[in-house]
Amino acid sequence: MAGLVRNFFSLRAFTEISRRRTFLQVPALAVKPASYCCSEPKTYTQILVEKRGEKNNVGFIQLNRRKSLNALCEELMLELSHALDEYEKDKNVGAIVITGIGKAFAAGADIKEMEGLDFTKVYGGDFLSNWTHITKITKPIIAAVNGFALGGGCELAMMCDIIYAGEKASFGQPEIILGTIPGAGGTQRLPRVVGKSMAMEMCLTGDRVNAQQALQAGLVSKVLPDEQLVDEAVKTAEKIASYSKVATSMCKEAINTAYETSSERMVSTLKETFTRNDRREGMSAFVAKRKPEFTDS
Ligand SMILES: CCCCCCC/C=C/C(=O)SCCNC(=O)CCNC(=O)[C@H](O)C(C)(C)COP(=O)(O)OP(=O)(O)OC[C@H]1O[C@@H](n2cnc3c(N)ncnc32)[C@H](O)[C@@H]1OP(=O)(O)O
Repeated sequence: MAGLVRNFFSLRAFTEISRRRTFLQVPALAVKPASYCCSEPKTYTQILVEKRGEKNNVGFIQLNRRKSLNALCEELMLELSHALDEYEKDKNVGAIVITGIGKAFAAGADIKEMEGLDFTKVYGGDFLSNWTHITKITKPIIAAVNGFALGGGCELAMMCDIIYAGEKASFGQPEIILGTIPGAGGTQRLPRVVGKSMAMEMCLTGDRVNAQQALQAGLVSKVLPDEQLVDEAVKTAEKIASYSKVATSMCKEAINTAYETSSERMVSTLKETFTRNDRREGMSAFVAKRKPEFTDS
């Protein structure tokens, strides 16, 4: 019986991985048909990309918008999706590391880009359509969180498979301060990892937790001295890359199957916040560097 269950599970996992591979081979459907095709060579302006490790088998991506603390603008997310697809296709790459430049991993979705949006634009259009692309990647991904991982930045880290934190890292879901809510896993992945009370506290207060607190809560698996963070992440990625890629993908898939559920409802709730005055006020106040005056509307 145990064997039967195992075989059924392996078949299911294999079928799912094959399905995903097929999906990724059709890039025009995968993300944004109009502006993105992963088979086209691309010059990146928002990220730095190079292969690392003794055998060049680690795909390395550094978010590279230093001045805006690697705020996740649409172009950056598009480039990230493209680079991930390139590594997914690269037969030599067995694992991927994502980190940020400067003092942030990513300070969240780009508030300046979102400020002028309204409900019609976020509901009907392809608002944030690239955000979950990372979850379609079958190769293991390590987030090396070097500084602020806030809002969408924290969610991006949680979409990776392993999180290492530098000593200066901090994690938070400050969307509530902007009059909106976490929309890419902060209300799902976060409570699953850190438990309801801590997730509620982080999401309802917008307060940040430091690297040690994140370690204690199980959000990250290691805290490393800042200068060793990336090298250690690459070393772990090299180890993973030395194993069977089919096995590591299946292992990732198996854990994620137990871990994930649909995020559709949560995304639509996030979009609903764009019908509200307080979402606009929160974002405008941030851009204008003033305190928001919420009207509960
Ligand atoms: C289908 C999936 C749906 C996905 C939905 C995803 C929804 C995600 C929503 C979000 O992520 S909302 C954003 C959440 N993040 C924040 O609210 C953090 C905002 N930033 C800060 O609070 C502070 O910048 C800081 C991180 C605490 C650092 O403070 P510090 O004083 O050290 O630096 P600053 O002078 O504030 O920032 C420097 C520079 O960077 C700009 N910036 C920072 N964060 C963002 C951002 N998220 N978006 C755009 N720009 C950002 C900041 O404005 C400064 O630039 P200048 O104004 O000086 O040009």
